[in-house]
Amino acid sequence: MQTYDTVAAYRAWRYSLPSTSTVGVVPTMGALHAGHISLARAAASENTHVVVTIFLNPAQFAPTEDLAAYPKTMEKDLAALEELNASLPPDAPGRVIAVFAPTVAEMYPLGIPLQRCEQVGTFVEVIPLSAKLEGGTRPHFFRGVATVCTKLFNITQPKRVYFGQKDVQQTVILRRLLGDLHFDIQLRVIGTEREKDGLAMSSRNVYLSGERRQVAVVLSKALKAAESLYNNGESDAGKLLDAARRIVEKCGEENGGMVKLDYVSLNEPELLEEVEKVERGRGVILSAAMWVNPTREGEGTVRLIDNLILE
Ligand SMILES: Nc1ncnc2c1ncn2[C@@H]1O[C@H](COP(=O)(O)OP(=O)(O)OP(=O)(O)O)[C@@H](O)[C@H]1O
Ligand SMILES: CC(C)(CO)[C@@H](O)C(=O)[O-]
Ligand code: BAL
Repeated sequence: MQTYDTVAAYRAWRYSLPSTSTVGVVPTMGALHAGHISLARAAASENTHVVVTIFLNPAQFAPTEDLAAYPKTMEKDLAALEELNASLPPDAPGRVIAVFAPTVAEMYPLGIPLQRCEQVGTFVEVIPLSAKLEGGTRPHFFRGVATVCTKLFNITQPKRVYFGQKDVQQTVILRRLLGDLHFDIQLRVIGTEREKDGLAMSSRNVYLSGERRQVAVVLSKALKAAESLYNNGESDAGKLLDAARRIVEKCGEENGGMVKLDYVSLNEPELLEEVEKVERGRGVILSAAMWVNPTREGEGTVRLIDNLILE
């Protein structure tokens, strides 16, 4: 497994591959966990070469967000990918052969100030999807994601790219981007890996310990409760959302405001229009975001997201 930190070095390798090669790319921001590894495993099952990108992308962070604190664990990340390779069956079509981990200067030659009004250069925006749900609270976010993914796709030249359902809006936006910009790339969405109690794995979970880690599970519990109402015949969106909302609110009241719901929403999967009634057989996204507030000095607010598909 070779690590490349410049576009030129990566390209020299990429263009040396036989034309029959298929490259599967797994974009990440590092601090790898079992969710990321499941994406790389899926990529190894259907490509001759798997490339993992590790790049903490400043453009998707607002100045008030946690860019500086975001966990950086490069050595452990590389070891986890080597461990994955060692665990793959001998007849697996591919394995992780390259890691592309560029510097910020390499990806943004003109620099990338976090204040959007100071940014200079080329940016990619998928409207109006990028303003919905996560985009309501993080207006800068999907412009940063769409821009960096366009750069990464262009550099890495994949046949297939792998993203997690945990960030479901990201997958909807990137599907649109690939189609609209005529990228000849297939998008694969891989199911959410969870901790034993149901909490969706996320690099940001390392910020949570003790009571905060215990209450964080309420987000997945609330979604599960709405899902089970739906499975028992309820299809009115208002009632399903109320059920989920009440569970998080009650948890907040019982724990001194430790958790606060941002949104819970039911949306169709193409344009993310809100639905009033869940039509069976269509597939509707039930998604939510919640803040876990600090309980002592030195802790920051942690924002968690999760979703389920109501089939
Ligand atoms: N629990 C998970 N299961 C499967 N895929 C996941 C999971 N968590 C993240 N991913 C996917 O891994 C890719 C890289 O995500 P990223 O590096 O931002 O990690 P993350 O855990 O989502 O971090 P963050 O805490 O910043 O949200 C994305 O496609 C994301 O959807
Ligand atoms: C796709 C991504 C790697 C772009 O920085 C990031 O948004 C993520 O990890 O989900
Ligand atoms: N996986 C989401 C990356 C972010 O929250 O910035």
